[in-house]
Amino acid sequence: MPNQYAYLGPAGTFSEAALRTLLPEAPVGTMVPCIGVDAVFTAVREGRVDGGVVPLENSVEGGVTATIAELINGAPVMITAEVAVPVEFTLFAREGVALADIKRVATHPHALAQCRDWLAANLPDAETYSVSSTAAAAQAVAEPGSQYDAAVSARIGGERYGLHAVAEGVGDHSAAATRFIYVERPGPPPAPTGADRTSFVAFISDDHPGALIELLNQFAMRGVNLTRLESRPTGGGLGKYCFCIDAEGHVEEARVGEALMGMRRIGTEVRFLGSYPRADGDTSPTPLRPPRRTSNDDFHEAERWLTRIRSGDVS
Ligand SMILES: O=C(O)C(=O)Cc1ccccc1
Repeated sequence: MPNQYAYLGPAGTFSEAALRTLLPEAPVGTMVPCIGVDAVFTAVREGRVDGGVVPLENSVEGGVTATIAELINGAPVMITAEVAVPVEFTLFAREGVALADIKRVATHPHALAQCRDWLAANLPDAETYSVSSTAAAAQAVAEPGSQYDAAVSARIGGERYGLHAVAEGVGDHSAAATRFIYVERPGPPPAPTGADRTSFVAFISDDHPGALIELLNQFAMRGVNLTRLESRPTGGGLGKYCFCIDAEGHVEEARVGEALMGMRRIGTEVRFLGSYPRADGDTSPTPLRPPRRTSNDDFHEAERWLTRIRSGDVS
């Protein structure tokens, strides 16, 4: 059987577009729509697919709660790829329905958050409804006797379900982009490319003043730049938070590996989520101020020096 890839469906979502960008050569019939982020994770964990694509964060709305909850609390998976997709929203309705007729609009919560101003200005009396994806909204609008008058979705979503575009470009932020991740069952991470990202969740078990600074310092002192830091409740009670962190670099790199070890040594519990190529492919080093000796070569040189003095070579 050819490889199978899950995505947040039904057909016509931004997640499908992300999967097609990641795997442009995937044969027809290998992409499996799953209704709900949780269903994508379940398909991956149960081995029904090789991997799956889900949205992780948006440049306007931030983290996608359902995805983050799975990464924190669900059975372990690993991120092996990412892709950033520009998102453009269209308002779709059944043929013959005009803007003035629209009273009930369905879409994904992240789409709603990014079209709020447009909807308030153009459909001030319409009620909005959150559904599992933008394409699920389009599909529901297309059903005879639908409870919704319109859907905010991707162009491919509305067209797929035979709807007509009432208004295009209904997003409030023209440069909005969403970052999607490809998750697989745990295994060795893809080889370093020189432009990678490492994701993990940190749980501070011994809470004390400065605990988060100590954690962050493991990265700062080794010159590792962080690209995302999000605190999320662990589910273990009020005030119990964990930290979802993305860092530049690969676990195979000395400075990233040492920062992860450093966290462990200070008593932070770490759920490693993977090292994978960065979608932007940016290899330019993050400027360090003040300049520090934190390149990978510097780490290896220091390691060789330690080995030498341990062996008595102090020449
Ligand atoms: O619902 C979709 O199409 C998705 O893939 C999730 C989503 C929703 C809004 C913006 C980006 C991704």
